[in-house]
Amino acid sequence: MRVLASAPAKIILFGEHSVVYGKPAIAAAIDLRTYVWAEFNDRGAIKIEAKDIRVPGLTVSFSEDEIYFESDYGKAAEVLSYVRQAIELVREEADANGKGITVSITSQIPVGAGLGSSAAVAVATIGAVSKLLGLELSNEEIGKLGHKVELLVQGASSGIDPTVSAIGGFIHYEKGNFEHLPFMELPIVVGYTGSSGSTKELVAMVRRTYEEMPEVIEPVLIAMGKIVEKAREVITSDLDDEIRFAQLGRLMNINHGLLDAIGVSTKKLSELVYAARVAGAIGAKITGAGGGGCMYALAPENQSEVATAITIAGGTPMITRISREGLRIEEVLS
Ligand SMILES: Nc1ncnc2c1ncn2[C@@H]1O[C@H](COP(=O)(O)OP(=O)(O)O)[C@@H](O)[C@H]1O
Ligand SMILES: C[C@@](O)(CCOP(=O)(O)O)CC(=O)O
Ligand SMILES: [Mg+2]
Repeated sequence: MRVLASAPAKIILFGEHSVVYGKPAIAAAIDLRTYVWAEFNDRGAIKIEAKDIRVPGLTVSFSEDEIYFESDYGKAAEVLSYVRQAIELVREEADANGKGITVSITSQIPVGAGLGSSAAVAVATIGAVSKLLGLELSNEEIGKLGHKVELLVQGASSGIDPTVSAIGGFIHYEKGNFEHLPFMELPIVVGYTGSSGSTKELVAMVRRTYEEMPEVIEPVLIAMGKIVEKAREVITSDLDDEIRFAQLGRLMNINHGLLDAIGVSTKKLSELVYAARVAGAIGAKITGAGGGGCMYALAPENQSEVATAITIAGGTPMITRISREGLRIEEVLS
């Protein structure tokens, strides 16, 4: 038996980082996906084929007619730890410890770019392996297991990414609980800096600053939570789109300033944010953990001008759509 599952990337519209401290956040699944095939092997081992992940620490030596590869096994194993933990967790859940499972991954999601590649790979792996082992899990339950995987690998995780990747759509999330917001097409442009940031390291960096000066950082996190509540009010209001977008844009700009204040922006991210605003975006901010990765801009009237401005500033624009669907079982072959 072989099973193919897929799970989407996401953008966090408001509230990254503060969501780790129990504040609310708003996120949407987007139409980039990670695909995972799962099947049994008879070696009793976990085998992972990750086709589009770069392994750090690879050395290649060329001599007359031979090529030698050496890799840093520790780092390679670490890079694959979301997938490994996902498989181990499902095997345990299904009472199938020691069962040989091979997974093969292909992904459309840039890694370490703030678009939730870690959650998508964990959720798609849990989806494929649980189906293979005959476990009946709802997408919501799979989101919760995905949260466990992120906690095990990163040490800290709010759970918003695996939740939205598993259930899809547009959500408001707070302390493990989510609520779907009314579906709306968002006229946004995502701008990718081309560099990556590690969520584990960025979350730990914010934690260190918080512990050093809680009296300074706590009010910033509270303000981020207030931005989310205001944004939810605006999104669910019956104001005209023009007023709604203008208010959301202002809230995005404030949220970006606060993310910059806690140290998760980079020169390149802020350059893309300002380039988008100068080109007419009504709001622009980092999305995800930062430290590289992506920003997004709200541009109801001039998406293509904003995309061009992002390119001129050295970024890669992506025009994405919200994905209503979360985790999907694509194929089951006997
Ligand atoms: N296609 C993939 N195959 C295997 N592991 C992946 C894949 N995509 C992402 N990952 C894992 O997720 C990590 C990146 O997660 P993270 O730092 O949270 O950034 P983000 O979730 O924003 O992309 C990678 O270092 C790797 O461990
Ligand atoms: C920074 C954070 O709020 C979002 C991280 O998202 P990503 O891994 O950068 O896609 C962490 C979390 O919510 O667990
Ligand atoms: Mg992640």
